[in-house]
Amino acid sequence: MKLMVRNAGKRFGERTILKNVDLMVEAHEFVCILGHSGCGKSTLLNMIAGYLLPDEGELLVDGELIRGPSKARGMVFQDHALFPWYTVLENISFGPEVQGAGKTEAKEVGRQFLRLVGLEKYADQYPAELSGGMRQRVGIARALASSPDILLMDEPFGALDILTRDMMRRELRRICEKLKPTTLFVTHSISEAIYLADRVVVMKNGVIADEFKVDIPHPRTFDMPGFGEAMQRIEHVLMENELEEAIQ
Ligand SMILES: Nc1ncnc2c1ncn2[C@@H]1O[C@H](COP(=O)(O)OP(=O)(O)OP(=O)(O)O)[C@@H](O)[C@H]1O
Repeated sequence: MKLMVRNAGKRFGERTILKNVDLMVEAHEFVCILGHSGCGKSTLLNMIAGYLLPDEGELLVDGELIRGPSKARGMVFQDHALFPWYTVLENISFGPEVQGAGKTEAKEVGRQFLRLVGLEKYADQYPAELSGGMRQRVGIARALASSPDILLMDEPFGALDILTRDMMRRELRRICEKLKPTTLFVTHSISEAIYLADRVVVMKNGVIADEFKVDIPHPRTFDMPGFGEAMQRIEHVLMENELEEAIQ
């Protein structure tokens, strides 16, 4: 799987939200899209998901134009968007079943991903009976169970308390070491981006301002060599010109 965004632009009415966005994501790569609120991160992710079409340029997966949503691109949202009337296992088995697996096979796939996120004991519970972190783990398992070519995550841990958020980052990395899914992860936390990503793409005002490869070995901790320096470099790009713009 290779994702290519070429010279993509998006407007809402008169407002240009994204311009000249070029981005390539290789198979098994984990890319974080980082930027301040309103810079266009979700708009870009929604175009890759196929929920929005670009006004300029094109988006391709393995050379095929993205024309709409597809099971090949699994999305995990901040509010996890689980079906409240389905059990945890039914939520996870839903994708494989819709894709044509028999009921028993879909349940088996569901159980396998439930084990992966450590929630096998909660198979028959309903989402409302779980904590926020557990619900988000179900959301991740559900997205992975449909075997997407690319996993799209839009601030998936944004609504969690800080301790749960730390735990979920570790959990996600553990899953990534095991399955190596190609992942695009949107965040406005610099440390989260450096903790998770192979590459951090920094967006500002609808354009890609810079990108950084992160070579720190996993499992990462914030005090590892290179972490602080990466924080400073990215912070610098994010803050550059902000002061001037604020004064004008
Ligand atoms: N459907 C829409 N119609 C009109 N304007 C929109 C629409 N969706 C987003 N916008 C505007 O586009 C801009 C970029 O929004 P987007 O959600 O992509 O930003 P973001 O970087 O993901 O922000 P956040 O981190 O706060 O989620 C914002 O100013 C937003 O108000």
